[in-house]
Amino acid sequence: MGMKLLVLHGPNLNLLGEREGTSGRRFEDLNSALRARAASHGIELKIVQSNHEGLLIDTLHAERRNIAGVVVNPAGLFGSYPLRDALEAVGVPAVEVHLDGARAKQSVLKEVCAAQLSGKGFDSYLQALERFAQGEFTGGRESAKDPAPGKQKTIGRKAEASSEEEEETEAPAKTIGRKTDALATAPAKALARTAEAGGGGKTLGRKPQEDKPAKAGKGKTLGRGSKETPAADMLTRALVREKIADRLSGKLTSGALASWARSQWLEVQRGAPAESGYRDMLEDSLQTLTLSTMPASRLTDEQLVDMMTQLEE
Ligand SMILES: O=C1C[C@@](O)(C(=O)O)C[C@@H](O)[C@@H]1O
Repeated sequence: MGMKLLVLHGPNLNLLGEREGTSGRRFEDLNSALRARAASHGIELKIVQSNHEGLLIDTLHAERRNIAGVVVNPAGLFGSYPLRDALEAVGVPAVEVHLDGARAKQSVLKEVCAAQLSGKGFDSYLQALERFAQGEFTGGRESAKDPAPGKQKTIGRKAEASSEEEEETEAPAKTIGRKTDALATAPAKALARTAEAGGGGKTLGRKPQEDKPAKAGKGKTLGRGSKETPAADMLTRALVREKIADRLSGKLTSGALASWARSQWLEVQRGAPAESGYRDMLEDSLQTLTLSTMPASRLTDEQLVDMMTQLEE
């Protein structure tokens, strides 16, 4: 199996079909359709339905290291800030889906999701799976749909769409106030950092520190011959700069960059070697890049350039 995705169904979706009358397709039909579509792409699915906000959040926390993405229908929890914050904190690309379009526009989750699909019935979910399968959010496969650098887009958006019309919303491209502190860690990121670090209470803006011992025999090729690369399998500022440059030149999609950053960040958490004295700075920039597919944390080209500059100092 290839990537693993988490499907979260919110409250009352377990009664799908029953509440619509006997003619409606049921919850099990939805899950069967999802499993079939996922299997056709070699995607592994974990499907969880709950009527409890906390359980959905706990599931996200528990699965965050095992999954490449989330498909979430919050249902009546469309106004849940705890769920929104959890999606942001775990830093895994998420797509919000709704069967109908009734509440999609009011959802607070869409700010932290890479896209929102609504009003398409089961197809809202299935199209989310397709887009994950194409690597649009994870960089698993390069996607032609990714916007050119600096051209974040709104696709197929029907501002006047009724609840019955199909609506596909690329999450709005917001520029956030991060221009001068591209490496600063937002509270949600700090939460993610603390959770990942086992609550170690690391602080930001710390002094350069010595690296953890390198793991032998990992067989990973990180360095690419840069003058500043001390060892071939070490995470360096030069390598991160190189990846950002690839993104700016269009060689890498934003999803691919975020996905790369996430995998590197996890490696570093597990003790992979990082350039001496710059581990914290590298962790911060990887976290920022990981979250950069989310609208609320999206980085402009200018912010990416700022980050490259900071990684040079
Ligand atoms: O339970 C649901 C399902 C829903 O999220 C949907 O998928 O269309 C829409 C919500 O308004 C409603 O509460």
